[in-house]
Parts: sequence; C-alpha cells; structure tokens
Amino acid sequence: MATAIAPEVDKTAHPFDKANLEALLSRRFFYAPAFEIYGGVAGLYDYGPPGSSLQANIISEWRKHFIIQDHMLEVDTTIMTPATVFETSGHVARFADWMVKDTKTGEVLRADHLVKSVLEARLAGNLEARALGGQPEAAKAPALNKRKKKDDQKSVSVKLSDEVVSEYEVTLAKLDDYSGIELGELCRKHEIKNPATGNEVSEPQQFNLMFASSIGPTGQHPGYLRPETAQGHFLNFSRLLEFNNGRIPFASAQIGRSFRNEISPRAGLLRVREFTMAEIEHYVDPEDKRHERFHEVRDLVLSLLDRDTQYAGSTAPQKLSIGDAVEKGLVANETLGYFLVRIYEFLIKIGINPTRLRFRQHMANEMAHYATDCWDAEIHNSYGWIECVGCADRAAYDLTVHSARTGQPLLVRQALKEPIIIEREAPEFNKKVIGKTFGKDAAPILKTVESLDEAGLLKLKGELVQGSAVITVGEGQQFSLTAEMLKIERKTFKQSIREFVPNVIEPSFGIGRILYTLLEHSYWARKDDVDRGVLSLPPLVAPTKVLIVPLSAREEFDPLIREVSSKFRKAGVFARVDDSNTTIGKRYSRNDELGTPFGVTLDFASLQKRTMTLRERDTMVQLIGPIDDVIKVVTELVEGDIDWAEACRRLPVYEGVQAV
Ligand SMILES: Nc1ncnc2c1ncn2[C@@H]1O[C@H](COP(=O)(O)OP(=O)(O)OP(=O)(O)O)[C@@H](O)[C@H]1O
Repeated sequence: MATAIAPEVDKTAHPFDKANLEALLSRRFFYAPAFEIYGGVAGLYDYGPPGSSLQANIISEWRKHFIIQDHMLEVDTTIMTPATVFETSGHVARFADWMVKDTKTGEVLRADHLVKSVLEARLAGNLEARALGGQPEAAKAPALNKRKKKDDQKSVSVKLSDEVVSEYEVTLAKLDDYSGIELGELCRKHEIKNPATGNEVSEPQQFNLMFASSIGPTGQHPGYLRPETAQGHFLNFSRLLEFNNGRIPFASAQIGRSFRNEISPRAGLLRVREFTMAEIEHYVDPEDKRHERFHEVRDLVLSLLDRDTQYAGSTAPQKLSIGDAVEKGLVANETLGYFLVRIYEFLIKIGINPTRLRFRQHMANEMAHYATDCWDAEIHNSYGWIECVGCADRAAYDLTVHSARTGQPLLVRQALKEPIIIEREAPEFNKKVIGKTFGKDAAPILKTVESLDEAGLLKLKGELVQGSAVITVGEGQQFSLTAEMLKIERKTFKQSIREFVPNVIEPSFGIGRILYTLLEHSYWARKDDVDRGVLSLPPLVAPTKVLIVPLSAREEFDPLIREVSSKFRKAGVFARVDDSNTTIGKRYSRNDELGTPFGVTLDFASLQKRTMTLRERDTMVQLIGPIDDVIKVVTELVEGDIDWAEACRRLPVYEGVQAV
C-alpha cells in the first residue's frame, strides 16, 4: 500500500484580507443583514444555512464540554422580564454606556469607542510618519486644526512626540476604566472630534442599553427584553438547589437570546443588538471556593494580562500555570481558575488559534461594584483584542438583592457536623398585648423586630429599659413599644444548621463573537490564487462534514449515491451530495469556502470496482480505497478518533487525475 505523507500547507502565502472573507461569508450566506430588502437595521443579522449549522455545532460542543462534562443543570428561562427584576438587579440604574453627540449633525457615538479609534489612528499615523522620517508635530497632543478635517477616520502620517505616544498608550491600556466625566475630559484634552465630520462632540451622557416593553394589553406592567440570561438562573435558585438535593457547589447553565440596544453597532457580528449567549452560574460556599477538579487543570499555562500590568500602561500578558496564578493570588480562587482553563479548552477545541487568545483582568472601575474578580477571554481578530467570554466572581450580590426585594430566602442550609453553641439577644413578645394595642399592624411589627440584627436588638433593649421604644415599620410607619409588650434577653442557642447565601462564579459567552472570530482564524487563501478562499474549520464544528461528488450525472450513479449517503447517515456523519452541473474543481472550491473538511468522489471505477476517492480540504491530497473503508476512515476522522496523517497511513494515495 502506498503511504502518503500528510503535507504541511502554507496558509500564510497571502496576508489576511477582510474584504475577501466578508465577500465569501456573504456569497455563501453564512449571515447577512436582517431586513436587508428594507434597507437593514444596524446591529441585526440573520444567519443562513452554513452560519446556522456552524452556530448549532458550536453550541452543541458547548453543551457537551460544560453541561455534560461538568454535570450542570440546564435551564431555559424567559426573555421578557418584568421591570422590577431589573430594578432590583441594578440594570435599570446602571446597565448603560456613555455616548456623545456630534454637536452639529446629532450623530451618536459611543464615547470610549470614539476615544479608542481616534487615538489608535493617531498612533498608526505616527508609525507611518516615523517610517518616512520627519519631525514630531508637537510636544503635546497634536492640535486637530493643524490636521486635515476628517483626518482621524484613518491613520494620517503625523509624527508624535515620545511623550504623547506614551500618554496615548497608557490611556488606551486603561480605556475600560474611565468614567463618563473622564471620557469627556479625554475628548477635550486630546481634541477628539467626530472623525466622520470633524465636528466637536458633546459631553458624555449615559444611555441605558435595555429594550423597554410592556407586558399585557393595559401597558401598566413595564418589562424589558433581558440583556443577559443570568437573572433567570438566580430567580430559580431555590428550585435548582432542591433539584440538587440541597447541596452546593453546583452550576446552572443556559443558552439563549439576549438584547442590547447598542449605541452605534458597526463591527458586524461583534456588536449586535440581538445575540445568543451561553451562561453558567456556578454557586459556591463563600468560605470555600476550592474546586474538586482543579488538580486536573492546575498545570495548564494561560496568557494572563493582570490589572497592575494594565495600570502600568502595558498590554503584555504573562504566561503562568493556573495553579501558580491562584497560588500567587493573581486569580482570586480555584473555581474561577478552573473555569478560565475550561473556557480556554473549549475555545481551542472549536478551532480558535491559541496564540491569539489571552485572559485580561478587569480594572477596578471596569468591574461591577459587587464583583471580587473578573477576567475576560479576549481573542485577537482584525478588530483588535475582543472580549468573547467574561468570567466573574459576582460574590453574593444577585441572590442577596432578589431575596431582600421579594422576602424569599435564597440561601443554602447546611447541617453542621458539630453543632455550635451561640449566645445572642432574643426578643420575647407578649402577643396578647401587642395584638390588642396594634390590631392588624401587630404582624408587621413582630416581623420587623425579628429581622433586627444584634446591634438593632441591643439598641431596642436599651430604649425599653428607659420605658418605651419607637420602631419604624415598612415605608416609615412608627409604633411605640413598651416593656410590657416586649422583652429582649441574652440567650444561649444550639445551632446545628449553617445558613448562607452562596457566591456565584459566572462564565458568560457571546456565541456570535466567538463564531465570527473563528471564521477569521480559519480563513486563508490558496498560494496560487488569492481569490480561492478556504475556511479550515475543524470537522467538529464544520457545517457539513463530507461532500459527496458524483463525477457524472448519469442515472447509473444514482443507486451508489444513495448507498453512500445512507451509509454516512447511519454512521452519524452529516454529508451532502453535490450533483450540480459544474466542474469537479469548482464544486470542491465552493465547499472549501464552506469549510467542508472532506470530499468523496464517485467515478466510473466506483461503479466497476466499488472504490471511492477521499479528498482532504486543506492539503487537497486524495486517497483511494474500497467504499466501506473510506466511509469508516471518514467517520473516524469526523469523530476526532484519528487525524489526517493516520488516514494517509490507512489508505493509498490516489494516483489518477487530481480533482483540485
Ligand atoms: N452587543 C453585543 N454583541 C455581541 N455579543 C455581545 C454583545 N455584548 C456582549 N456580548 C457577548 O456577551 C458576553 C458577556 O457579556 P458582557 O456583559 O460581559 O459584555 P460587555 O462587557 O458588556 O461587552 P462589551 O464591553 O464589549 O460591550 C461578552 O463577552 C460578549 O461575548
């Protein structure tokens, strides 16, 4: 048997060409602007057949990797949410970005994106100018009036002083940390204007990103489309805990749509107004954030860009094993570290280039006020380093606020191995007297006193000793209590149950951002022809796994096509027949663009000798073998049980005319 060597393919013969990739994605209908024939709406996209399959395959792998392998509890909660939920969670007050307006045209721009694009364009212009030689334009920020109007839309060769370059670099490294006021100051200081018009911009204003709606026909019940899936997990916490037999740690997981009214979405799938998220809420004991499988991942080395490095104005990550990172306190705890590794493994498995993946820690202002640590998985693409997954330790915030608002306990009760004896102040009521004196107000009065903490009870006790005490119930109603109604005494209790609100570690994935970045990482053009694009998607996520190509349209091929299709179907391999009336080369080229990893060709020899050729997308090498052997090899390739080098050892190279 002739053995083929699996050749290395040069995928870097041409520099990455975004326009070519975008043309391919549109031509093959991976996705397209929604409502296109009505002119489209910014930030809304529809996925076509290959895009939908690719997304479904990524999600399917996500379910296997996280839900199945880590035994998570899957939920599917509603998108439409009553306003009170988001008032409680803080989204109504704080889920906002800073926007500025063009003072003449009224065009709206996101403030931090404006600062970023203008400073980056100036730095790029500086590099160009330095390459050409020349004097720095100014010791400080270059005045815009010295520049051409509109010059910040793209880089313009203007040399900057070293001092300005370093100031810009530090500003960019810390960009996510600035408040609205600071962004306004940056615009004034660096004379940042609307690049499209050269006009000044207004002071930054906050814009809430949630889509408001109302529930029911009266319009009296305000609601919002959820901007993340997380709240649906938290509100079901008690049921989930019960489902898990009252034990933590455990995690809930949800895949679903979220909506954000982004200020000016201009980055394709990276910033859209409706998108699919996959979110995990992992509930842990606040006093023990170890993870039972941490030992399995502790030696894996990640690229970590910590907070202090960013404050120092650098964006160079350090390579560190997650074990060391947790030990040094760089990553707050084992559970957070475990998830960083699991996120890494998932992204690599679906085809993200590991050299273009880093984890960046949030800076102080960037992080939600309640979070204790947060790292974003950022993946590099032609738009720069893009957050694709956020991973935060949200502490006990969400469960605490929903519990306080609803009066429902959202906590864990754990039997203590050894009961503990505690001494504390305890109220003893004379319910008869209270009932007689206060009537229907008696119950809320008792509830208010019972909810007082140790300090509150001691204060009340002191006042009662003086004769009477006033307590405030609900919205400010006051009642006077006497020593006849209430005694407060120090008592001893035996506690055999520990009650606590768990902390939540939340990995949150944006599927669209991952999908687009994967397409960029997979795209390259053949050395001999820049227009022959290939998407090297791994078989695991490729929309179609095998293309069946009959060489002739003659009827006598039909039974064989049916047989091969049916055998692939039975093996669980998604195959498509391409019997279009075009050359075999064109058929393969089209499927290279669709990312189809394998092709099998049925020719006249197939009819006579029952053989079939097998073509690999990237190398275009063709092997040949008996039909059943080829199907077996393809099945193993698709399932990841063997690689192409092994396939080349199993089947001889096809020596006939190569169908390229
Ligand atoms: N407008 C959007 N379009 C597509 N994906 C998004 C969008 N907003 C968020 N995501 C995805 O959801 C994930 C979790 O959302 P999160 O709230 O952490 O994002 P974010 O910090 O608001 O993102 P950004 O700062 O880029 O707006 C992100 O990592 C990203 O992958």
